[in-house]
Formats: sequence, structure tokens, C-alpha cells
Amino acid sequence: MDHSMYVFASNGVPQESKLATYMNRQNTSTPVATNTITQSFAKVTLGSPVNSKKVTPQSPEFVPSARINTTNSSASPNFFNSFPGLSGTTTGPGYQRTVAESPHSGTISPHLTPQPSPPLTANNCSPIPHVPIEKPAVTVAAYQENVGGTTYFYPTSAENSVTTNDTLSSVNSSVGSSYQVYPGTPSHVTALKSKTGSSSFFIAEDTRMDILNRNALTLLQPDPGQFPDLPQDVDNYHELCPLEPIPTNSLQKALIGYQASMYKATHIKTGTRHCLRRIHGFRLQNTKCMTYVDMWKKLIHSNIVQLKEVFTTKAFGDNSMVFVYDFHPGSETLLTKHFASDSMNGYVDPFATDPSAPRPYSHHKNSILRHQQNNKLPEALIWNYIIQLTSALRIIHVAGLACRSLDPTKIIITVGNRLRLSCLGVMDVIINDTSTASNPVGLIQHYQQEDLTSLGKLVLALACKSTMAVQRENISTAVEVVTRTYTTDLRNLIMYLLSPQQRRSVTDLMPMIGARFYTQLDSVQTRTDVLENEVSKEMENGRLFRLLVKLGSINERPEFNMDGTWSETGDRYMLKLFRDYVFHQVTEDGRPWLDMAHVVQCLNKLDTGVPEKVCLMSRDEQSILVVSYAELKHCLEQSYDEVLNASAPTDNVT
Ligand SMILES: Nc1ncnc2c1ncn2[C@@H]1O[C@H](COP(=O)(O)OP(=O)(O)OP(=O)(O)O)[C@@H](O)[C@H]1O
Repeated sequence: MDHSMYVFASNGVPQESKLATYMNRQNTSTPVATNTITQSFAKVTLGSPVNSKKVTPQSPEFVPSARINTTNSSASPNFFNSFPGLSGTTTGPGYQRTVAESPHSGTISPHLTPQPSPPLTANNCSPIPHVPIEKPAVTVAAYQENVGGTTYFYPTSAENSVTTNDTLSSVNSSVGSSYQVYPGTPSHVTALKSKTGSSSFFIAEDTRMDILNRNALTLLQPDPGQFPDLPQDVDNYHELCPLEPIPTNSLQKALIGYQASMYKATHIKTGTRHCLRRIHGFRLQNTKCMTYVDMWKKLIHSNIVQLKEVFTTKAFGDNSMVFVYDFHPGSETLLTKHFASDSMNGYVDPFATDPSAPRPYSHHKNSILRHQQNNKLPEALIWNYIIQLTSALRIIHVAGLACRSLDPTKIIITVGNRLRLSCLGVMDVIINDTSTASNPVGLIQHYQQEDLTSLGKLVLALACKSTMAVQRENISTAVEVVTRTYTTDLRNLIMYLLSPQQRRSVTDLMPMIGARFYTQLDSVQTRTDVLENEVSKEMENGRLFRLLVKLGSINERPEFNMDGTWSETGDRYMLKLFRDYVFHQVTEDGRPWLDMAHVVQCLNKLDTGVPEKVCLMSRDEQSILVVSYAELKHCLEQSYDEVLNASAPTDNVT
């Protein structure tokens, strides 16, 4: 390398070099500091790398004959680890060096020399950074010294001198809190995960797909050409999107006895999506029923679609009553899920056989049994549903309310077999008898009993996989089919619910469910464990993302406060070189060196601000900066704050 090409400033830094620019901006104070780096440092022979992978810098001028010794667990060289005589306690955690002349046969820049990938454990954890045991430095003001033609730059802050006591206290305080890293899948989740597929640092594929699907459905907008009659706004809601074909025939009545339609809509002020159940052509006669609406609005439960508000509107061109609920994307009704007609999934309802067919009843019964056995739902699933539905009913009845719409069309199901009652409060408003009755409590108790009968019918229908099974003429056959196919417990539960003589209660069902509660609890908690692990991965990813946002907002910013060189100078210059170090390293033959573990480890160290050093080389290869992650973190925070503060709108001064 021909050094005569460069003009050296008094501090030994080539004036054209980026470091000179950096130093001009940065080194405003006259540093006075002691250090223990002496002449001998320049003569230190660098140890051989642990890495056996041979990579060389892009520029042959800087090909070292020996390389900085790196620790096994670190991608970036730690000078003080490599040279015991240069312990961080006496020299401070960071310095910068400009190579004016190679004092020894060569030195190395990690910018140009990919290091071995940080080790991963078998447990899929993030690369573990070097645990910091020193106080992170927070200064970059530099002191310089020319040693045999090489200028070294050291930080000057008193904070950089770390005493043994400091170190120990930092060790203590660092335990469990000094750095963040994904520790890998917990062993209790590993066993579960092996059933579901390989683990990764990102969210599991099935969960990802579920969430993507739900997000897409939440954002779905209808083609205005297809729904020209949709109003723009309905009360506080807009962006209406029908969830089912809008009934056109006035004879097409929903379960509630009126024409009804469902829409997804966005709240104008909050932007949240809701589900609007519109009852067509309905005029509210008196407002007493609103007491029930208020009671429903207060009911929150994981198996209930919460009622948010009720209003009347003429936005649809008629007098409509609208019930606003939470929106649960990707819902389907229990009817479509389990009782779909053969046009949907080839399923033929065995109870729907033409009664006029010349077939003996016994033959018919056997064919029902055969059919049911081929299509039957697993008993565990039926109990799962029973537990969820009784759980919702219990809270409703305890609140002094009745569901009054426990029907397969009014129970929605989402991923993971989660059931929710979806039409609560409607009956209390539409059939306004509870508020006008002389004994509303007695009436509610009557409806609660009806809820239990409806539950019995629903379970029977599920067990026979047919809604026809609950028709009066089919019930005895259906119960017989259940007796032959499922456990006595299930049969007893159905019989209890369908027996009109006694006064029944949801709590009486609990002993029948028995230990199945524990099975359900176990599966819910297991799922929570798995999802919590997904969250912990995404928490780490989110943290790194925020860090990248900060870096990205600073790196290569073309202009800041009228300063076109802002991102190339001062603190930002170090961050730019760090970015190169993290992302732009190349192999010996010039190929991009991509190593996710290296990237994650570097970012984790930056986020934590560990005192470990990293060598950064300028793009013109004229300077090497050796800085600690602590300093880089400080630079990042300071520079980002500058950008953030400048982004705030300034008041017009008149
Ligand atoms: N809260 C909700 N969030 C998201 N989708 C819902 C919600 N409630 C219902 N749905 C969906 O809206 C659609 C229509 O529901 P609805 O209750 O009207 O069922 P239905 O079978 O059309 O009953 P009916 O014949 O009585 O109108 C169904 O696909 C259902 O999954």
C-alpha cells in the first residue's frame, strides 16, 4: 500500500479518509487520559483465529498474515479478550485506530473477515452474546496517540475506567438482565412442538397462516359494483361488507322470525371492525327492553360474542334495528361446520330419508346407525363443545339472562374449535315480552329452562350428525344411536337435558362432565404454552425490528437539518460502518457472506450495549474503528433521538 498517496493530518489520520471527517466532527474536546496501550501493542502478534473457514478481505492491502483471535462464542473480536495485557479495566472499553502503517504484518477488520457463525444450541436459541461484565460506556470523545506511525484513538470519559468493584457489581446486576436473547424453545414445549413440526425463530407456520387469513378477512372490502345498495355509513359505522347473501325475498326469515343480514363494518372513530346484525323492517315499540341490552353489554366471556350497542337506522332504506357485536374473522356457524348439506361436502343426512320410502323402520334405523358410525364426531370434541357451551350458559344464567338462541346457526366456531354464542340480546328486543311481562324473572327462568332443552337437542344433533335427529319422531331412534355409539355419560347428559319434568340447572351438568374438565383445562393450558413460546420469539423479533428501524432511519439519510453529510459523519459514521459489518461482509472470493446468527448476535449486542469491542473498517479501507457495542448503542440512541426530535412538527412562529 502506498501511503504517500495520503495526506496525513497532525493526528495521523489521512485527511481524505472517512475517519478524518468523523474525528473532525467528533473530537471537539481536548482529551486528557491515561491508557496502558503502549508501543508494545503495535508489536503484539495476533493469534490465529478459531475459525477454520478461510476468508480474506476484499482488498489485498489489508490481508493479515495473522488474525485477531476470536472467542468461540463471539462473532466479533474482543481485543481485550485477545490481549490480556489490555484489559478493559485499565484501557476503557473502546478506542479507534487509524492504520497509517501496518505495525505488524497485518491486522484484520471483521468488516472484511466473516467470523464463524455464533453457536446455536440444539434447542434453537439465538446466538448468545458475550455476557457483559463491565459498565457500558456512554461516550465516544476520543484521545489519540501515535505509536510507530499508527494512531490510536481512545475514549476519554471517566466512566470508562471500571474498577474491580464496579465490575463485580455489574456482574451481579447483569445476572438475568444485562442482555436480551431468545433462549430457545422451552423443553416442555419442545415435546409438543415435535408433534407439530420443526421449530424456528419465527412464528409457527400454521399459526402464521391462521393469523394471515384472519387479517385478510378483517380487511376484506366488497366490490361496490356487486353491492350497489350498501349504504356508505350506518350510524357510527362505515365500510360495510356483507357476511352472507342479503335476503331479497320477504318470506326468507331468519331464526328470529324477521329478515336479517350480517355485515362486517368499521367504527368511524376507533377504526375497529365490528359485526352488525341487521333486523330488516323492525320498529321498536318501547324502550324497556334496553335494560336487557345494557345487561348483555356488560357480559364478557370467552364463549360469548359480546354485544356492543343497539340502534335503529333508516340508512338501509327501511326501519332497521342493528345489533353491534365483536367481529370474529373466519367464523363459521356450527350448522355449516357439522351439518352441511351434501351439496357442500357430500354428507347425506341419514334422518332425512324419505319417510314414504318402502323400507321397514328397523332397516331405516340400522342404516342411520351405520351412517352415523361412519361420520360420527369424536366424543372428546362433543364434550369440548359441551364444556364451552355450558360455560357460556352458566355465566348468562347467573347474570339473570337467557340465551334464547342456542341454535347451530347462532353458534360460531373459529380456529381451535372455539365456540361463541353469536346472537345474544336479539330475542329480548325482538320478542319484547321479558320487559313487558308481569313476572319477568319467572319468564327468564322459563327461557333458561328452554336454553337447557336447546342444549340437549344440540348435543343430540351433534352426536347423530343430523339436525333432523331432534325432530319429535326421530328422537327415540337418535337416543338409541347415541347409546350404541357413545358413552353412557353422554347419553345421560342428553336425557337429563331433554327431560321436561324436572327443573334443570347448568351446574347440575358439572358432575356429568366430571374429569373431562381437567382434560379441557390441560389442552387449553398446553395451547397457551405453545402460543406463549411463539410470542416470546416474536417479542425478540419485534425488539430487533425496532432496532433495525432506528438504524434504517439513520443510515444513508441523504440530508438532515440542511446537512448533506449528516449520516456520513460523527456518530452516524460509526453506525454506517457497523451496518456494513453486520450485513455486508463478503467471503474470500467476494461472495456475500450471509449468516443470520451473526446478524442476530450483533444486533442483540447492540441493543444491550455490551462493552465488547467490534472492529469496523471504512469502505475506503483507510481506517479501522474499534468501538464497543455500548458506544454504538449510545450513538444509535443519540442519532435516532435527533431524527425523532426533528420529525416533530414545529409551531409556526409569527
Ligand atoms: N360475530 C361474528 N363475527 C364474524 N362473523 C360472524 C359473527 N356472527 C356471525 N358471523 C357469520 O355471519 C354469517 C351469518 O350469520 P347468521 O347468524 O346470520 O347465520 P345464518 O346461518 O345466516 O342464520 P339465519 O339463517 O338465522 O340468518 C355466518 O357465516 C357467521 O359465521
